[in-house]
Amino acid sequence: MVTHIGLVGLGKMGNNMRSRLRNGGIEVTGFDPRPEVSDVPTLADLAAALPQDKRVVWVMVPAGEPTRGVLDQLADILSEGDIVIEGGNSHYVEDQERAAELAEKGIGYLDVGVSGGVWGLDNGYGLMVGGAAADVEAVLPVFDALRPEGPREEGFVHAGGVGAGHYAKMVHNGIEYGLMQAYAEGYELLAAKSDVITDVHGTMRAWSRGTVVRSWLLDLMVKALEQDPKLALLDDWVDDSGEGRWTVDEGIDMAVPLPVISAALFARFASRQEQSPAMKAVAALRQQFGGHAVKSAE
Ligand SMILES: O=C(O)[C@H](O)[C@@H](O)[C@H](O)[C@H](O)COP(=O)(O)O
Repeated sequence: MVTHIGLVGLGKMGNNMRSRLRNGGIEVTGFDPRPEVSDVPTLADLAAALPQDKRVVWVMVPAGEPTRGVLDQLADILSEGDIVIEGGNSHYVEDQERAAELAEKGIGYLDVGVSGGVWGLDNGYGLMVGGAAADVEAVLPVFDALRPEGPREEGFVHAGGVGAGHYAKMVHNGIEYGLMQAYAEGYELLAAKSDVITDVHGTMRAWSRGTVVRSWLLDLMVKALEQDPKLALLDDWVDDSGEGRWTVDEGIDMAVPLPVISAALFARFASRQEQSPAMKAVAALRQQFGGHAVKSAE
């Protein structure tokens, strides 16, 4: 059983994970390019510091190029019997390709969807794992230290072979988009009906217990309204980091209808437009065919 791992990437997520792992009795050697947070100066030093019979390295760097770069280096440094854990939000197909490459050298690969954000340090992280059963088994103490307290199956799943962890996380994030959008639309309608609803924050807070729509995301919505009751301090611009797009892509690929998740994704795109060319076109067409009134650009 593995009780000492390497952790690459000590940013917002990795740093907190290192603390939670240590609090849970797992020895962690962390590496980050920023010397002030790193335990060792290089990735090679990290590999040298681990128990040599089975080196396990958890990668927690941003998805895409940064992750690819670290995995390239680990492919050179690690050897047969070692295990790489990809804990970022990678695309599941990349996991499958990478695992096949590493398998040629006898290096195991687990892809892990990690949910919980900055709250994970205290609450534990929801974990969705893909990979070979023997590799998952070997790393169980590490997963147990990271996941929330309580029954393992309520905060952890070995969802399938390589790719399953990040596929599960992708769908989880698609759901996240849809749920957030639903709370947000409900909030807007409550706030718009100010002649009837005089306490928007209180209304949403009252949904926190007992109601059908109570949830952690609702609790966070209530918290945000507590801090800024009219959300006046925020711009209406919402970013996305790819998981929603991948979920919609999968829906198209599999012919699975995802109307809510797609709408939530497109709402984010709309949030970034100062002016909507499409809505200008609709206004122009109404004017063309019906002589309907339009507003001039300012
Ligand atoms: O489960 C989680 O902890 C979150 O989903 C986490 O993974 C991250 O905050 C999202 O990736 C943000 O995704 P977007 O930038 O696409 O909204």
